[in-house]
Amino acid sequence: AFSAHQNWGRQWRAPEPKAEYDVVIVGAGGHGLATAYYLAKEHGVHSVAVIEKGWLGGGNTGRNTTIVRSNYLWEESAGLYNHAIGLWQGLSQELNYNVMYSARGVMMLAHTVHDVQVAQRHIHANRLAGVQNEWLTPEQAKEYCPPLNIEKNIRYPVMGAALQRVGGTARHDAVAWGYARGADALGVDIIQNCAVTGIRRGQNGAVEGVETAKGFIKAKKVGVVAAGHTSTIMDMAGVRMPLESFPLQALVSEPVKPAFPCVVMSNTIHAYISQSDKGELVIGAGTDQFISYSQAGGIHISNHTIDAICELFPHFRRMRMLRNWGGIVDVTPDRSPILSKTPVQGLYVNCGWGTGGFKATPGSGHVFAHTIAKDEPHKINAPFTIDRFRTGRLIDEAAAAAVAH
Ligand SMILES: Cc1cc2nc3c(=O)[nH]c(=O)nc-3n(C[C@H](O)[C@H](O)[C@H](O)COP(=O)(O)OP(=O)(O)OC[C@H]3O[C@@H](n4cnc5c(N)ncnc54)[C@H](O)[C@@H]3O)c2cc1C
Ligand SMILES: CSCC(=O)[O-]
Repeated sequence: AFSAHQNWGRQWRAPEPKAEYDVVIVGAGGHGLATAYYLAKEHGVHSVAVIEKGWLGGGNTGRNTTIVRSNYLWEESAGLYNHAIGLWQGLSQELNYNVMYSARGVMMLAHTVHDVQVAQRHIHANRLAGVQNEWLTPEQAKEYCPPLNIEKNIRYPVMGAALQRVGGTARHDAVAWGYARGADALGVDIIQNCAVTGIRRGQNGAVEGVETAKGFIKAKKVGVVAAGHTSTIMDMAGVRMPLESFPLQALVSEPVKPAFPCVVMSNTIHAYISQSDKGELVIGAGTDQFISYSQAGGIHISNHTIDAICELFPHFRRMRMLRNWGGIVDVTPDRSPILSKTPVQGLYVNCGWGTGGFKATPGSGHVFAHTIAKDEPHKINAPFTIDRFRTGRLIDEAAAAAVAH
């Protein structure tokens, strides 16, 4: 079906790889496709190939729960995620493709005194960094999201919430397709069903190109944007990454009429929920607690999350779940991404987005394209180096990840 889609309406070409490109991007997820698009659009680098082992958008980009927000804790994060929010607001026009960005609001619940303190600290920090975020009482939270149960007799009563109104959702497939069509129109070759099997380095140690299922492709610059498989690919170049890969699951219900107005997340009880424009409840959880490259996880995670959803939203108790799946999320020790040059000349890496990189897609691609084109980081991604794990200059966002991982 997908190969038919490749040619239907000629959304993008299906070229065979050339022998050489200026830049090769490994991984046709949202971040890789956005990087290729901005390399061509903003930096005039048109000799670019995006090499994808499966189908474009088939990784975490096509498997996530589509939440977009920027209310992380540190100023470095504010710079990166706010840059993305700015690009989300004009992305459909930029790509001439409806990415269905919906600023419906993202509400993060507090259930304990500790949660209240952390949320309010966040809100004050966000205010200093120019990130929109506000505190709601339980009553104000219910007014914003009427299905929310704020009764005092539940196991984890709602003690308030942090609301980012500019946060919301976007259609994940459309983001991949929009960037793919735009990059293709600018001359980027997107080579699907072609796994990268090696990274070749020359006598001087610099990158020379990539080995693939369709042969060697020469390139002076290689950007690895392979999410959960990044560690295995960087190993091919002899670069050890501070990453662990875990399954992260999501599930959707049968579609119903509009019943849920925003996104609600609870880090404490490991559940979050929104409703897609097709009408399904889109529900997520924390990661499975074992390292794996599997795109599935344990049923206990989904059961635990459904328990939490049923307690917070009692009238969903009779909904039937339709699908449950997983992705492979690449997690760094401080839960912040790595968008960086590497010790290998000509090799760049964009990874470590963990459970929350979809929201950064346009901003990530934009600054990573700059990093590859100029061979130096944009000021926004300059702090997000591999080196920080050696120097200790961490950007610890574990509390802001909003998803237990
Ligand atoms: C269930 C789930 C829910 C999530 N929910 C959210 C959310 O609500 N909000 C949010 O912000 N983030 C969320 N995330 C995280 C988000 O999806 C990711 O951080 C983001 O999509 C990563 O984008 P990417 O382009 O880097 O990775 P991907 O889309 O995974 O792209 C990487 C690509 O590399 C390819 N690849 C791997 N190895 C090779 C190889 N050897 N050769 C060639 N290609 C290769 C893969 O096939 C894949 O297509 C969620 C993730 C999951 C799994
Ligand atoms: C699944 S992660 C969603 C988020 O962190 O906004």
